Amino acid sequence: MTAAVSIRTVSRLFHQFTALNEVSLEIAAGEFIVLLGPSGCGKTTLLSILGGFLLPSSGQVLIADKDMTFVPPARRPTTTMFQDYALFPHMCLRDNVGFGLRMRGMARAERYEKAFGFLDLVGLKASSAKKPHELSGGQRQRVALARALAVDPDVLLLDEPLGALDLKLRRQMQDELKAIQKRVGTTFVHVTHDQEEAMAIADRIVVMNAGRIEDVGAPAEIYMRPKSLFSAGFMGEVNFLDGKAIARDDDDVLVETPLGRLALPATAFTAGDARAGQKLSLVIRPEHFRGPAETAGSPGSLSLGEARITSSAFFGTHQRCHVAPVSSPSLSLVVHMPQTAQLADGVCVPLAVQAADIVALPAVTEA
Ligand SMILES: Nc1ncnc2c1ncn2[C@@H]1O[C@H](COP(=O)(O)OP(=O)(O)OP(=O)(O)O)[C@@H](O)[C@H]1O
Repeated sequence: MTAAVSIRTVSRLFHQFTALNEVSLEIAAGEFIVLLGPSGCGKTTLLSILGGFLLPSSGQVLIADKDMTFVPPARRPTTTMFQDYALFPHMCLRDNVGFGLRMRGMARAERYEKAFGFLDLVGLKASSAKKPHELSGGQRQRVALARALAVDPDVLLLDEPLGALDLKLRRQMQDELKAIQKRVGTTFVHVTHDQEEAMAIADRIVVMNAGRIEDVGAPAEIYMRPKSLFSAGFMGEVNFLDGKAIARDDDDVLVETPLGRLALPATAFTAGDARAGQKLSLVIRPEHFRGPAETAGSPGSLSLGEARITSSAFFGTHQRCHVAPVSSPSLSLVVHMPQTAQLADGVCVPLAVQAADIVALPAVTEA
C-alpha cells in the first residue's frame, strides 16, 4: 500500500529548544489520523511541517511518494483547516466554498456545481445563498470543511478545528467529521489535546509528548495495550502498580508486586520482553478489577487479596471507589465496582484482575 504521508526522522528546533525530536510516521491513504498530546508537545509544529508552513531542521516529508520537504504550501497536495476558519464575511456560502476553485481558474458553472456538491455533503446546500454571519458556529465550521475539501486535497490537515465549539456541539461535529471523512476518503491528519475526541474519530491515534511520538495505534489498542507509561496515563484513568520481574518460563513472567506474585503472559509486555530483575510498572484500568461475584475461580484471574474501601461515588454505570489493599495499606487504587455491590466505606472486598488485562511496562527509572 502506498503511504499517503511518510514522515522520516523529522526534527525541529527553535533556537536551542527541540520542539520535534526525530519523529517518524507512515500514514496510509484514506486514514483518519489524530495527533494527540498535551499542550506544547509539538502537534502543531508537526502539522505545520506537513502543510509546508514550517521547515524541519532535519528529516524528510514525502506525500504520495514525492519529496515535499522544501515545497511551499501552495504547491503541496494538502489543505490546512485552522481553528479560526476565517470564512469571507461578504461572500455567500457557495462563493466561500468555490473560492479555491476560482483561484485555480475553474469556470463558473463547474465551480458552482462543485460548491453545491460539497455544501450538500455537509448538509448546507439549502443555505448556499446565506452569508457566514447568518450561520451557527457548527454550521460555519461545516462550511469551512466543505471549502477545504472542494479543492480536492490528498491530505487535509486540521488544527483543533472543533476547539471553539461548546462541548455538545463538539461531540456532534466529531461524529459528522468522521462520517464525512469516510464518505470522501481523503486522508485526514487532525490535531487535538482532547482524548475523547481522539477516541471518537481516529482510525489511529498518535500520542505525542515532549516532541516525540510515544505510541501509535487504533483507539482500543492505545487504551488497552499502551506501549508507554505516558500513553497509558494520558488515555483515561489508570492505576500503576510497581513490580519486578523475578523469573520466567516458556509461557509466563513471574512478577513480584506489593500485592503478591503475579504470573503475566508475554502479551502483557507491550514495550518488549522483560528480563529477570527488571523494574516494571503494571498498568491496570479501574474497570479491569473484578469484584467479589466475578472472581471466584474464573480462568486467568489473579487474586490481589482483599482491599478496604476508603471512599466511593456513584457514576451511573458503576461506582468509582478508592481502595487500600489490606496487604499494602499505603497504596491507593481506583476501582470501578458494579452499582449493586454493598460498598460502604470501611468494607473489605476481594480484588482480582484478569492476567490478560494487565500491561507491564519498564518502570521510569529503566526507560
Ligand atoms: N515559533 C516558535 N518559536 C519558539 N518556540 C516555538 C515556536 N513554535 C512553537 N514553539 C515551541 O515548541 C513547542 C511545541 O509547540 P506546538 O505549538 O507544536 O505545541 P502543541 O502540541 O501544538 O501545543 P498546543 O496544544 O498548546 O497548541 C512549544 O514548547 C512551543 O512553545
